[in-house]
Amino acid sequence: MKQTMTVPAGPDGAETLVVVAAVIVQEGRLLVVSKKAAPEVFYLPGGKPEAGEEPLRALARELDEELGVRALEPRFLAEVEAVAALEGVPMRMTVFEASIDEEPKIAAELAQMRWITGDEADVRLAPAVRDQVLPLLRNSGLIAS
Ligand SMILES: Nc1nc2c([nH]c(=O)n2[C@H]2C[C@H](O)[C@@H](COP(=O)(O)OP(=O)(O)OP(=O)(O)O)O2)c(=O)[nH]1
Repeated sequence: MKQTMTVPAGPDGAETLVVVAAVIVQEGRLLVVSKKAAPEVFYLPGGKPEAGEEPLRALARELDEELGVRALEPRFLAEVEAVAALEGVPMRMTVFEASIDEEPKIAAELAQMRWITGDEADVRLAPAVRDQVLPLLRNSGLIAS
């Protein structure tokens, strides 16, 4: 089984999932994806670093695997804590802002890709994106509020 990173269990015994993800905005819209495992739940492209893998290295691997793109000049944006959308356990997600120079194309493990403003009625977002990432992007003017 692939080894990923978690941080030690807290008092409630739940391990925290470690995730890295990318905010990619073009023309005021945020790129979000969904996986075949849960095609109706959208979140930032990214995933779990493998054991010992640096965050930016993991981000590059995930963006290549999921979308066939390279992140240009990734910059740390935020660290957010929320309940992981798929596993339902505590999650700590390091978010980098980046641009891409190619057209993203979804790979086999993904179900859908959308460029969103966050106002779409038909897009169900992961809690971390809905409650933390989108408000941050709106506050900083990256996405219109
Ligand atoms: N990539 C990403 N994952 C998120 C976000 N919000 C959120 O709750 N998650 C959750 C969804 C999953 O529970 C977990 C990431 O799992 P994943 O399935 O995308 O990771 P992975 O690509 O490494 O996949 P695998 O090794 O489990 O196959 O974090 C987000 O914005 N981006």
